[in-house]
Amino acid sequence: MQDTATAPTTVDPSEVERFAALAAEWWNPRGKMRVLHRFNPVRLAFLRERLVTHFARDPKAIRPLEGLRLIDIGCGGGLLSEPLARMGASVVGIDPAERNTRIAALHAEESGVPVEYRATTAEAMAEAGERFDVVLAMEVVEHVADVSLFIESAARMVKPGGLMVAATLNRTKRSFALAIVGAEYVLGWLPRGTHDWSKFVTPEELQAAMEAGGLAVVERTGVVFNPLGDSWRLSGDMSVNYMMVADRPA
Ligand SMILES: C[S@@+](CC[C@H](N)C(=O)[O-])C[C@H]1O[C@@H](n2cnc3c(N)ncnc32)[C@H](O)[C@@H]1O
Ligand SMILES: [Mg+2]
Repeated sequence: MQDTATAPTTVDPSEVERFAALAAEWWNPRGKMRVLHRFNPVRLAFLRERLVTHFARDPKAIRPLEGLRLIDIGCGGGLLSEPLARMGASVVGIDPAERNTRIAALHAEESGVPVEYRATTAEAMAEAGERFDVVLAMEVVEHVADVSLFIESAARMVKPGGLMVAATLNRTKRSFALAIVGAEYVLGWLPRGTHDWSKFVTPEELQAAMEAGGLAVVERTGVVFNPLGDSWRLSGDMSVNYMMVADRPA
């Protein structure tokens, strides 16, 4: 057994504290989490489409993800967990910030959507032998203390034949200009200090970590902001925001 005081962890306490302090803001579409709310249409459509295709589900079904066990790592207030549960998936949302999982659970209950929330980490879940058809790490990779351990733990939880999707920020000059200077200082979309550019992860690094975890990357796509329409869309440009899909061959 590992000594919990010295076991390696992906948790950066200052990051988790910062998100916990914002817990009341999760479901306010015009509040400090507004960027995540603006992301939601494009990433939910992407997830629905890729999951339906991968698991050969009926695209017209109301609950096409019925029977799939899904983990949303770093779920925050459950902005993704809830709609995915509505699509029929059996969702476990985890976050090391207990305030987040409490807010998330309250919101799910009020909405009448069954989601199981746990205040824990990917490494603890993986170590406990938890396995899922779908593993999500959306907008969390750039906040962890140890990317290799984080991705390795997430990958371990993917069942054979299962899928992992990650969304994060690339470490480029452009992401410094747009995601830090633009979003935090000029536009004020995000509270200052939300992101630490040095913790951003390049697609090559993310792909290598996924492959080290036994996964095969099947798709990479950029996500870009469209100022007309105040919305986001998929793009070949991965220089700032991007998503990566990988599977564990059956
Ligand atoms: C930007 S939010 C994203 C929330 C959600 N995934 C979404 O996209 O709506 C990042 C979340 O990751 C959580 N987090 C930070 N460090 C983590 C870690 N090491 N493992 C899992 N989650 C973590 C934070 O508490 C926060 O809720
Ligand atoms: Mg982020």
